[in-house]
Amino acid sequence: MAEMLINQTMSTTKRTHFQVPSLPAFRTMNYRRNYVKILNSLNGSVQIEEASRNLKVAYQGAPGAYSEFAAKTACPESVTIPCRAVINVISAIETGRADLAILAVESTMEGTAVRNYDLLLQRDLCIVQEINLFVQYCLLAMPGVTKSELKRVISHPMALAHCGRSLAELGLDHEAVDDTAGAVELLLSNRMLDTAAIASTRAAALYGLDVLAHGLQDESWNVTRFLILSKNNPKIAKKRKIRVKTSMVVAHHSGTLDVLLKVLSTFSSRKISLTKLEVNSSIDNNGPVKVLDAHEGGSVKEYPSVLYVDFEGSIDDQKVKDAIAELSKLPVYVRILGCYSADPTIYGLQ
Ligand SMILES: O=C(O)C(=O)Cc1ccccc1
Repeated sequence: MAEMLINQTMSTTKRTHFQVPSLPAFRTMNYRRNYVKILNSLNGSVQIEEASRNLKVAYQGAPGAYSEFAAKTACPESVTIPCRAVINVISAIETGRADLAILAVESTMEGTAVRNYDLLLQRDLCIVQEINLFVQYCLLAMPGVTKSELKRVISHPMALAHCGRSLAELGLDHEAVDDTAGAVELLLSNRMLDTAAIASTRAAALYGLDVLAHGLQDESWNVTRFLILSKNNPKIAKKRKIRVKTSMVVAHHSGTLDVLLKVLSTFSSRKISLTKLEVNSSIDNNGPVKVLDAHEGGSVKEYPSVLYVDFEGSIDDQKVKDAIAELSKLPVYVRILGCYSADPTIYGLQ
């Protein structure tokens, strides 16, 4: 039933023209189902799209969540499986209830979602694709409710963080719940007339709520990066000219600055472009960072500091192999998290 509703909403949601401010790469807007391609680019997601028929993709949230939209965008023919918490998303894939899982790992406004990223380090999963979603938030309320009747707002913590200024201006208290669509469900099931939810227009249409305000995010440019994860490592289709990206973690016990400099010099000397380089240390984390060592029977080891490193290129490229070999000479543990098709398109949804 939920699936039917989603499909209905996907085909009936009003198409929206985005005003994308001062984007040099901005070209045209192409409609594809109910989403808008904001940046025209190589279609790197073609691999999973073609193979996605009947694949089950687990996501965190209720139907109508942004993660579900990201999953449907990357794998249009897939069946999406709602999960309450991120840990349930991971176990869905580990137990075989789902073929793939999708996680939000960073946003332009908040940076890396460290808890989700760290979960990825602790499990034997690999990244098979990334997808970027342009996220706009709306204020949703029960039909007929006006702004002046509202006392508080509920939503996913990331959505609340992205709308902090707008919420302060509205003078509303806020409370975090599991996900944006879950917030909408909560309003509806408890007939909450003094509470609004921050969610998408798609969630409003799906649950029949009123949209009281659009574009609630504090910055107009708000893109969330999602990763699609699999238990197995599917081979990258070599015959296609797709943009390939690799993610890895460099875990170590030695000086972070030395390792950071070594990573920079190893990649820059081979002209490999880094797309992410970030330190996560026990100081930020309130404890050591746990990393699964896939080589040694899957034991989880603790490190005072790790580097998240993403770069353009495949692990099959000779210069990438050389770079990894050079890094591996250091007293560090290097784990490849995935080598995947990187779709540079930014998909949009209000
Ligand atoms: O709560 C949701 O709808 C999610 O999918 C998580 C999320 C929240 C805010 C931006 C992107 C993803």
